[in-house]
Amino acid sequence: LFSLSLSRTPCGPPPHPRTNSLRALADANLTSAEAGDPPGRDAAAGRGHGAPARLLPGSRAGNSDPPLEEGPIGSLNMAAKMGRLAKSAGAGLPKLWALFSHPLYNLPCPPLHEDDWLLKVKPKLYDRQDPSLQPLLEQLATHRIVSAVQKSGRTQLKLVMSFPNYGQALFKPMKQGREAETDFNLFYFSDFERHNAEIAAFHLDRVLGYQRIPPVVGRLINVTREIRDITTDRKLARTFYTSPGQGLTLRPSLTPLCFSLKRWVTCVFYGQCSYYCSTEHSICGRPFALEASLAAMLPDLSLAPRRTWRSPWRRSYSRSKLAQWEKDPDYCTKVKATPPYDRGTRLVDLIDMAILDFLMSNMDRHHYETFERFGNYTFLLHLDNGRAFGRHSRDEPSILAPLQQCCRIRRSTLLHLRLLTLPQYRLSDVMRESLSQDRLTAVAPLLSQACLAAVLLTVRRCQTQLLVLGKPLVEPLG
Ligand SMILES: Nc1ncnc2c1ncn2[C@@H]1O[C@H](COP(=O)(O)OP(=O)(O)OP(=O)(O)O)[C@@H](O)[C@H]1O
Ligand SMILES: [Mn+2]
Repeated sequence: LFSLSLSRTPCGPPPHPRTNSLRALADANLTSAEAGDPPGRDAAAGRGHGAPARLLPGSRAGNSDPPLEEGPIGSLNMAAKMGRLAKSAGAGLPKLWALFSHPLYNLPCPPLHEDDWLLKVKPKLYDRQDPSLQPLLEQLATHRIVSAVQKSGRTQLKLVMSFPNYGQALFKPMKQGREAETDFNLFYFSDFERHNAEIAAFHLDRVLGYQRIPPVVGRLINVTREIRDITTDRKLARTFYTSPGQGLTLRPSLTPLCFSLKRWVTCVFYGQCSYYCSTEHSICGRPFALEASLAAMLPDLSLAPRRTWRSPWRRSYSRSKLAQWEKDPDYCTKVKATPPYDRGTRLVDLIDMAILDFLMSNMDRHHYETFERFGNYTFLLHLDNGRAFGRHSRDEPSILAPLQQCCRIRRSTLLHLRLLTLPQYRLSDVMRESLSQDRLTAVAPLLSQACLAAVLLTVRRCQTQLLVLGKPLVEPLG
């Protein structure tokens, strides 16, 4: 999906539609999973920037899938539809729209010459103003799923879902109620992942002006029809079973998902992976509908190889040992002297990521990835945000360790953060508006203002510290 969008400047004018793979995707004649759904949502972020406010007609043709079940989830869907209708009539999202229209979010870039293409620095995965972004999100949420197979590796169950136009998405299922807060005594790597965290992280990353998380949408999946009946993955197929009906085999936090289903046949599955794929971690329809996050797939590794980097501020993942950064107050000096952190923007990129993680309480950022072809002067991909947004009643200041220890921040990030504390662009309001664009609108984790204030407080402390030392705090604008 991103192969072409990757190779062009993030701040230049959108290329001609013919050269744009996202637009090509939107133009494809596809089938929709939900008939009668109103045409596309309001492209709040894109309105006035040339993005279409509704889906191209071709993407709505046909309806081969039965509608999803009625009931609480059905009404949730309906509420989401009504919300979208209201927005397409011009209402809603005033703060998000104001934020994305602000000059700080629309900084001009120096013109690129033809021969600069290979040498330029890539600061973002996608362009927020790309007119194809909204149709892409719409299609991730509605395209007919023609295949669902497991994505092997790592600890959590993930499926790769394919669409009729060969587009693909990475599926992560709902595993616990959205309101469930991670137990403070739970070790951070035993935390369960959350589908809503994947969705909200995409929105937060965009609100911060980073655009380094692949687009993610929420979607109700019919576990039987859209996974079990179509999968060609025999290992996955073997893990489906019918629940006794009361979720007796499930963890207590999952029980509500199945609890009201005494008279229904419930289809559950647990897949195969290294840690969380067993009957104790079953995933369960309600009775067939399952909430999930669908992330746009990055180009295949054979086309766009990526490099995985261990974060210098990675947690120890041991119950008894502290990580080096927790013991050494001068840790950043060492990191700053170590390639690739010793030049370019890599360190401030990492600090950008720490700020994102702090705001969403993500302690699980052990690695990050980059696209190999862009070398060391490129953006960091913020993949795997499933353990974010698990705690809303307490902040975790240690996530900001890179900012605290290095006292550096990218100028544009600082300016964006300042903007997001003003009442007219308040982060929590903007996030609420942004999330309201998603079909699973009830996905609305509250980001407290206190959380953002803590970031600015750290920045201010650094400022004082550095004034004493006579050093500049911020990196050049970028
Ligand atoms: N949108 C995407 N497109 C393509 N590949 C992706 C995408 N998101 C993640 N991946 C790849 O899939 C792999 C697994 O994803 P992810 O890290 O989310 O899984 P996980 O099981 O939660 O991992 P962990 O066990 O580390 O928590 C990652 O290494 C990443 O390279
Ligand atoms: Mn993970």
